[in-house]
Amino acid sequence: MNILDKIIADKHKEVKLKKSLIPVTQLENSVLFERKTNSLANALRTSATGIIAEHKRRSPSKSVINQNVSVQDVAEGYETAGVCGMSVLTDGKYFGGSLDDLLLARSSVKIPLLRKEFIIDEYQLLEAKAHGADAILLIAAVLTRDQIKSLSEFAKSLSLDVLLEVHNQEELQKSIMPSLDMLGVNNRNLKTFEVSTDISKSLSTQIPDDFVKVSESGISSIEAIKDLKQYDYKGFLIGENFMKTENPGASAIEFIKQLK
Ligand SMILES: O=P(O)(O)OC[C@@H](O)[C@@H](O)c1c[nH]c2ccccc12
Repeated sequence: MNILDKIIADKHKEVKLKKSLIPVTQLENSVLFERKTNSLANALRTSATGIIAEHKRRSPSKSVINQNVSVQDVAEGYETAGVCGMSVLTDGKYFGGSLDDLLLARSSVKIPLLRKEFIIDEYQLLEAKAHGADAILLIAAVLTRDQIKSLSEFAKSLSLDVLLEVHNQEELQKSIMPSLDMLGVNNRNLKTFEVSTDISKSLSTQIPDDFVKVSESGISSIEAIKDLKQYDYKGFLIGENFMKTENPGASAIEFIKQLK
């Protein structure tokens, strides 16, 4: 079994357990459920930088990245840097994140927040909304076309933007539908962890113009972004490059200064 299959098998168990402990009505009655969301896709369309900066403590490919910073400080630093949005990993077992991280980020900043999670069930979209997310991620590699359709339509009914992540042509082809806002190309193969921005470049022409194009993972230089902009990418999801430093917010400030 590859790592992605393992993560998804665990996620099914986790969601089942959470559903039995926290009823949907509790999520729907939370204060944040009524909050007006802030579109990440719109922010990217008009942004000069397009940076989506991520909070990530650890990952299956790198183990520990940074366990010493607070999510509030990171969020505030990213916002000060002028990022377009922030991605918050909420998976606990493999990435050391939590829904509390999302809540704490929400309490600290106004910028659009993406819940970075392995979504397999509508329940997780209600959780995302109840913890202050503006956008959610769907991963084509682990979902059928029907699942992508029903989950994305449900997200839209909650006013959440949808970022659909693909890694190859087949995943892209099966996924294109009007209920998606952004199409993300993950430069990292989630099954083998190999990283190359060439994947973003080769898939770019096959993404219809009505979707905001996002290049994800393995981005660590200004040159890489300038290069990807030639391929019509408007969003750049960056995690490790900021998180591996002592002060991720300060690193983002420095990076964006150079980009402008
Ligand atoms: O840390 P990086 O290489 O800059 O990558 C960030 C982000 O793209 C990556 O964390 C990611 C992309 N898709 C995911 C799906 C699940 C978990 C994590 C991810």
